[in-house]
Amino acid sequence: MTADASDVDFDVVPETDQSFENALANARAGRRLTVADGIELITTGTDVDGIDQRRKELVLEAADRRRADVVGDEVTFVANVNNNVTTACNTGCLFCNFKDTAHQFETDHHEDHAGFTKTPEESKAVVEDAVDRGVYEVTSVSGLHPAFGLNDEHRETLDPDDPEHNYKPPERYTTDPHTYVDQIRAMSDAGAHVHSITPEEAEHAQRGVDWGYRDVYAALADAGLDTVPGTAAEILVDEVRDVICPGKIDTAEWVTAMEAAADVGLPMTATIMYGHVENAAHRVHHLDVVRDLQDRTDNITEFVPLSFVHQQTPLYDRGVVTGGASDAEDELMVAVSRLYLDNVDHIQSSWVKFGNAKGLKLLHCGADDFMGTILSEEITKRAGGQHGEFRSVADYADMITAIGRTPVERSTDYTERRVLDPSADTLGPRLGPKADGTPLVPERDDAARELASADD
Ligand SMILES: C[S@@+](CC[C@H](N)C(=O)[O-])C[C@H]1O[C@@H](n2cnc3c(N)ncnc32)[C@H](O)[C@@H]1O
Ligand SMILES: Nc1c(NC[C@H](O)[C@H](O)[C@H](O)CO)[nH]c(=O)[nH]c1=O
Ligand SMILES: N[C@@H](Cc1ccc(O)cc1)C(=O)O
Ligand code: SF4
Repeated sequence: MTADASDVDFDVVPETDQSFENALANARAGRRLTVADGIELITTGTDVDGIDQRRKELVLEAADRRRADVVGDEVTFVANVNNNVTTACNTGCLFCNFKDTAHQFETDHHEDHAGFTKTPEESKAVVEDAVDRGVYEVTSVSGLHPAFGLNDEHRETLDPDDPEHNYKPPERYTTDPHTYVDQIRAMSDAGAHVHSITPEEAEHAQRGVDWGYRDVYAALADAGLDTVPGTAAEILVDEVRDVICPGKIDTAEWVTAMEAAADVGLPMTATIMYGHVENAAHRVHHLDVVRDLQDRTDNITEFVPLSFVHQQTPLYDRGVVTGGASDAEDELMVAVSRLYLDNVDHIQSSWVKFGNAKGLKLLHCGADDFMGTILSEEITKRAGGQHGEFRSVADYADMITAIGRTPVERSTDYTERRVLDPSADTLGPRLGPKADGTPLVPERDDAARELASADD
């Protein structure tokens, strides 16, 4: 939410010739929605000021029905671990408090800082430990460390004296992150499915050379990359990117990188990060870019609405925004994602962004996936998020059965699924290479079970 709407003067505005009633009729009938339909639904009508409660319920109901028609009653989650390699980043996105400016990581910088860089060996150890506990996947997203390159050849090619390349040799840093290929291989060798390399990271992995995204993703797939997180999407309308992330690739480049990942055969997710300076029309234009990309690739497994966490971000500190999305906006974002994206099967409710209560509510607004166990979290926490860093399989079983749905552990690409038996004595993951149903974090899971049975 902006401090003052007139602060940011956008060309794209939520005005349409469509009526709310016609848009709702199109949604209910399963007709492909237009941008105007989407704007009418997400605003609960451009003819009313603010959100109309009665109309909102009608949109949520239509989305919940669509969810039931497309995927039924199952609610999925993945047993995964987050392993972010480095927080060093000079891109300067104004919504992000994950990054630390890279000069702080240099050997001649002597003041303390809260950031970190892991070597491939350290990444491997984190993932090995998680795989031993039963995890299936590692999600790895990182700052654009200046010493990163795709591989050794890339690092040798990059010119440290050309400021355009944002490259400094590894000797300049206390810890060498090595290359993207080294990091991916290390995590893959640890036995996990590797979900990594956002379009922005792929751009960093080919800066200063003309290898193209296809070659970058092919080389990374060879090193063990399995699927691609479609983050760095933020809002896929350039006039918004110019305000919140002027250092990032533009919309067309993001789409090009995703198409290349699809070409190489890597399944991918897509995201939106909303609730800052953008308006409702931008959100729908973003959905339109994603639907169009999916028409061409058919490779997007899930769509993840990420609500902006504002508390400790430059956008909030500088008074550009006064807060994030309201509950009603979150509900409508999820519902209209379900209705608009008629070619994407799964919509995620992200507990790290919404918490348990709202996260569960969103499973009645069109969402059918409840994210993953993640075990650790830095991006949302550093921005001021307060919903923790871990959910156990027992937590999932309890929460999902409490709302009358069926808990299902899934693989990252949704091809493998296992329905949970919530009454089992112990509840742990079963899809990972070393998963045998033992709880992920024994003490915590046992405590959760005891609490649950005390309620019986
Ligand atoms: C922190 S970046 C890491 C990967 C890489 N540097 C990139 O930008 O693609 C991953 C994603 O986290 C999300 N993110 C960062 N800060 C956030 C915040 N304050 N609230 C919600 N999501 C945020 C953004 O969508 C961003 O694309
Ligand atoms: N794997 C998912 C995550 N992981 C956490 C992220 O890596 C990150 O810390 C945060 O979400 C940044 O915005 N988060 C999700 O919301 N959904 C996932 O599937
Ligand atoms: N798992 C989702 C969500 C995600 C969100 C934010 C991240 O930083 C990473 C991942 C994806 O693959 O895109
Ligand atoms: S969102 Fe990614 S690219 Fe932007 S500052 Fe944060 S870590 Fe860097």
